[in-house]
Amino acid sequence: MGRHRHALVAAVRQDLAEARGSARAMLAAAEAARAHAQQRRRVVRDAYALCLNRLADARHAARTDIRRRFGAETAALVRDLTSLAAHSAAGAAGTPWRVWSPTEPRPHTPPSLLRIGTITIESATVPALVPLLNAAHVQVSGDPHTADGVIAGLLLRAVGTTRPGDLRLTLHDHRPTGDGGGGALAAFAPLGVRSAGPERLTGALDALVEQIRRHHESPDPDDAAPPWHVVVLLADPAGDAELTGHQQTQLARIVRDGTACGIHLLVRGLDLPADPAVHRIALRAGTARTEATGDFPVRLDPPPPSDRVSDLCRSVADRLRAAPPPVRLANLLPDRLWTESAAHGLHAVLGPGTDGNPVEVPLDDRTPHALVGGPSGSGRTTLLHAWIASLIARYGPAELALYLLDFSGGTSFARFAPGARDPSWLPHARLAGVNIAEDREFGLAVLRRLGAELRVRCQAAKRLGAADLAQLRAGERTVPWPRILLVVDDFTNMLAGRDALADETLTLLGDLAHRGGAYGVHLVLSGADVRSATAVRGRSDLLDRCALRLALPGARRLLADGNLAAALIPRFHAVVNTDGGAAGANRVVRLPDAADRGSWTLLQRTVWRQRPASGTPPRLFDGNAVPRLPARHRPSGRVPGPSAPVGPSPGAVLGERVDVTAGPAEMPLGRMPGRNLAVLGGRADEACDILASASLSLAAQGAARFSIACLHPGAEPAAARLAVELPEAAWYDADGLPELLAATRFDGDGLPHYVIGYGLDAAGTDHRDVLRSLLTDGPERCVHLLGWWRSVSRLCSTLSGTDARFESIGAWVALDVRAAELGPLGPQPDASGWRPRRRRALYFDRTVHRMPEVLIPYEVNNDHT
Ligand SMILES: Nc1ncnc2c1ncn2[C@@H]1O[C@H](COP(=O)(O)OP(=O)(O)OP(=O)(O)O)[C@@H](O)[C@H]1O
Repeated sequence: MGRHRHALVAAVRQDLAEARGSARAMLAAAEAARAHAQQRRRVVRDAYALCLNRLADARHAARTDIRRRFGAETAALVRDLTSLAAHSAAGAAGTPWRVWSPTEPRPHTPPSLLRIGTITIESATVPALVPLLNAAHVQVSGDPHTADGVIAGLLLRAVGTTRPGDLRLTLHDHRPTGDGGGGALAAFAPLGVRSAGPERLTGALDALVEQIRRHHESPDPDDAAPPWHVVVLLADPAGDAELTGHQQTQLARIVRDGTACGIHLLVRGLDLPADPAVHRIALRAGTARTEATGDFPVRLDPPPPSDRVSDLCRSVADRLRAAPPPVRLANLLPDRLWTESAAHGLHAVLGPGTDGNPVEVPLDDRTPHALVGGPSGSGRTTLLHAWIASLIARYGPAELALYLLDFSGGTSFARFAPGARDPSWLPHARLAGVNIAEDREFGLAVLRRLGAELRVRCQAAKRLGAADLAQLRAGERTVPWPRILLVVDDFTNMLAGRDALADETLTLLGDLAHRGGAYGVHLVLSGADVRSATAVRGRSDLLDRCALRLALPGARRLLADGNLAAALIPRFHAVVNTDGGAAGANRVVRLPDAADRGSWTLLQRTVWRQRPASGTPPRLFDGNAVPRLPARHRPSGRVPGPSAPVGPSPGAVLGERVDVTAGPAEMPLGRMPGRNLAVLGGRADEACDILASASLSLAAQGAARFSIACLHPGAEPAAARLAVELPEAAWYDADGLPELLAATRFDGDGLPHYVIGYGLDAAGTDHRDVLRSLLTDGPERCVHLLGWWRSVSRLCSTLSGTDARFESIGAWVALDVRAAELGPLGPQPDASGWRPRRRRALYFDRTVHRMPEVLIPYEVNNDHT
């Protein structure tokens, strides 16, 4: 029992010892795990702390960089804004009031933006600017007292940056008891018209709408020019300024169209209709929001100091009173039109002199011709218009005939001919040439015409024993013999070049200058430098005969050496000298703005309404216009049958002649050797037009056969179109040429057969003899080849092998072919001054011409497809 108990105790002890052992082992393992976990926690914590530190560093660096970049960009932006503001609102438009004074506007500079206060960008201050003149209407809303200050500031800056008289001011206070803006705006009274009360607003708005209507009727080509009309409209901010429907309509019109006519509204207390031209300023507690400054609030400038306003307004009003009123064209014109006789000369008034008396410019036996000089922009066009205006008002169309050539690239003479917008024309004008700087041939044609007229007058004078125009008119009263005035602007361009054309032009001008004056042919030559060497080339006698000199400011070498008057006169003045420029004979004249479309149109319409029933509109030659093939040269109506009569010698119309009267250049196509035409050059559209106008005009003249041979794929559309428009045409390609030759062998019945060839240089060597055969033998059987070769050398290749070479080409038209290349074809055309250019061609027909002539290829179909 005892032993059993001991064994049991020992076993329990054993179990307990084992249990204790494993508990210890588990504890040790748990403690090891805990130590490991703690270790990991420490590592993670350290890593986290490190990460946080790094992130903080990175954030700090990024923030510093952003701040630095933001600072730099803001500074650059502020710098740009400041310099832009200084440029856009220079001088009185932008300086703060404490240093403010008026500034003279710079010529040809658009009006400035105007400062109303400042905006702050990152502690930098930039002027806040708003547009007005030439740009916007301004509506100010908010506290009326502050608004009047803003308006007064804008007005003072606008007046202070324009010339006296350039800005008209109207102030209308809509309130029944309006004080016209009271203190802030009252000081502007000397500069404008003031009105008050709702009942007067209708009249004021109607007057503005009428001003806009007149402007649209005769728009000023230079819309950006002064004068401006600023209209201040003040109403009660409470908004009880009820406008009538009519007033609202008129206001909307002014808002829409006013700025383009120089009319600008400055409004307080009224809501202007939505329009891109309206610029709104909203005031709130000393600051403002504007469309120009966006989210940046504007810190408004104080109202302008009242002494500055009154000083400036008084001085502008004084200057306006002291300055002579602007010269008006109407003041120069006689009360009654066409009362003068031109028997003894043409006398015009250009404007008032320095003494206020009219300055007369005579064209007569003593001063038969005139030179007008002045640099570009000095007012040559205006002076010529003033002169012409004065003449056409004094002398009727039977006394004066005008020929006007503008080689300057301008188009102002075009208004003398009827136009799409204005059907009136100048009854005195016989001819006007514009955009002719490249068309010296037209100038030459006019001189030839006047030379012929002068010969007729000289012969009549000889017959009658008349020594001058007065005696000629007295001796032969049945002929009107008007005085002829040839005006050439930029005449040096007409004489440009050293070639036969310039030589003949100079000779004819010299002849007109020499003998024209006595028999009523007068020259007015105008230019920037009338003595430029190439122009007169040793013919100083031409200029010497121009005893009347008109020098605009800055004119060079027009007056005698030592006569410096042209350098001293102000803008819009001219020196009139009737003694060849001698220093003692100067008179200074103030010129009206006669080229202004409004005043000119009024005068032109008046003389036009009084035109004689027999009068015809002047010929207008516009070098930029492309004439269309006239309808009479296209087949229309019934197509003549083969039995219809054939004209004795049909003529192919090739283009319009560059001549005094518009007319076609025609190539006669009779039954004679060589009656073929070669069109030469690479300009496919013009070559196709020439072939088309030739073919269509031939078809319009009578029965004929037509064959079209198209060897150039690029010309196929044009050739196909021609085939459709011709009464009947056979079509051949390159391979069909032998067949074409065979078909022409049956001709001989007298019916002409025209073979129209496109790109004939593409004919293969084995087909060239077909073309040669057609060219050589065709004309005598009434078969004529009208063909296009892309160059002279390619034509030579086609012809090589014939003995006659170019004998079979009786006429040619050259497009972009230089004169030197044409040597083998004609009589030294390089001497004629030919310069290849678009829509001009040189035409030579052996049976007609001594020298080639320039023509303008007609446009036959306007899309060249
Ligand atoms: N007497 C004047 N009064 C008011 N404005 C004038 C007067 N003369 C010229 N001007 C203005 O001056 C500008 C230039 O005038 P104009 O076109 O006559 O000069 P131009 O010498 O013919 O110039 P360009 O050779 O460049 O054509 C025009 O805008 C015109 O309206």
